[in-house]
This record gives sequence, structure tokens and C-alpha cells, in this order.
Amino acid sequence: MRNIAYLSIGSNLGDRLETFRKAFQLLSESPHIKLVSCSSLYETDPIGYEDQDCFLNAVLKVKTDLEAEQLLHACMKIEQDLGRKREIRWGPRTLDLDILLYNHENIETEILSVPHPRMHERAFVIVPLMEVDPDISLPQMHAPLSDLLEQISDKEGVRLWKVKNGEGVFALFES
Ligand SMILES: Nc1ncnc2c1ncn2[C@@H]1O[C@H](COP(=O)(O)OP(=O)(O)OP(=O)(O)O)[C@@H](O)[C@H]1O
Ligand SMILES: Nc1nc2c(c(=O)[nH]1)N=C(CO)CN2
Repeated sequence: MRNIAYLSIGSNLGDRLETFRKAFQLLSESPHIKLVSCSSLYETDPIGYEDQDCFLNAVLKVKTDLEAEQLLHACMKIEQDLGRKREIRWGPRTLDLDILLYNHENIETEILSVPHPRMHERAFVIVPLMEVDPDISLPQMHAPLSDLLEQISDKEGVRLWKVKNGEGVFALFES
């Protein structure tokens, strides 16, 4: 599998940890996606629409032989399978799976923008992404992630919730 992508995962409705576990399971069952690593889990204050519960957020690194739009459809299918409901923009959702980065490409289609257009201003993305790959740089953003994070004002809204202390991505869900 020659493509590397970074996914953001978030949930603030229902059993958030169980939703993450099922999403990881469904991703790993795809013959076209290999989970490489994931961050710890962070509990994060809601951004954009504030009158809702805190999110769990994490970042996943995957290898895939899917094209970027095919990967988006795979993510959307998993969101649907896990009963995604969303009535309000930036509002509560069972599961959100976004593509942050796909190789080092800039992609702009009707249904997909990569890098994710709001990722650089979201501490709930940058903090776990730095944990997975501290040296990564964003296409067209010639600044290290640590510099991006310095410019974000709501870093206190991102709190370590479950430390990943094993090798495999499923280590997160053991005890
Ligand atoms: N990089 C991307 N990852 C996921 N969806 C994307 C991306 N770029 C564009 N989209 C489009 O955005 C649409 C809405 O996505 P979604 O409902 O997850 O938005 P949101 O999570 O509410 O807000 P945000 O995009 O700010 O995270 C999707 O249907 C998809 O076509
Ligand atoms: N803390 C947090 N806030 C959000 C999130 C999210 O995943 N975490 N997702 C949103 C829409 O993508 C809007 N706001």
C-alpha cells in the first residue's frame, strides 16, 4: 500500500470509547487500509458550536491503496455504519472521521479538500497529530506543528484522557 494518510477521529455522543473501538475495527477490516499508528485519546472542549458535550479526539496514521476520494467514501461508510447523526453544523455527532493529510498532496474536489482546511487552527487535531508524527509538515505551510500550536489559543481545551501505552493501535482499548 503506497499511500499514507492521517485521519482525525472524533465523537461526543453515546459511548465514545466503544465507538472509537468499533471504528478502528471497521477500518482494520478493510483489505485496502492498514492501521499504522494512533495517538492517545484526548478529551476536548467543543469548538465551533459550544453548547454540546466534550469530544474524544485522536489521530490515526494509515496506509492505503485507495485513492483519496475512495478513502473519504470508506470513512463516510463507517460514520454511517456507526449511526452517525448530525443535525447542527459542528454540532454533536456519534462519529466524525476526517482526512487530514493524504501523502503530501493538495487536493481540491467537489467533495474533498486536503489538507483538511481547518486542521491548522484546531488544537484537537494538532496535539494528537504531533504525538503520532512530530516532524510532519503540512503542504504549503512551512511551519512545524509546534509553531502552529503556539498560534492556537484554546490549547487548554485539549486534555489527555487515555494514554496509549502499547504498540498496536488496539492497545488503547485494553484495560
Ligand atoms: N478532508 C476532508 N475530510 C472529510 N470530509 C471532507 C474533507 N474535505 C471535504 N469534506 C467534505 O465535508 C463534508 C462535511 O463533512 P462533515 O460533516 O464531517 O463536516 P464537519 O465535521 O461538520 O465540519 P468540519 O469539516 O469543519 O470538520 C463531507 O461530506 C465531505 O464531502
Ligand atoms: N473539540 C472538538 N470540537 C469539534 C470537533 C471535534 O472533533 N472536537 N469537530 C467538529 C466538526 O468537525 C466541530 N468541533
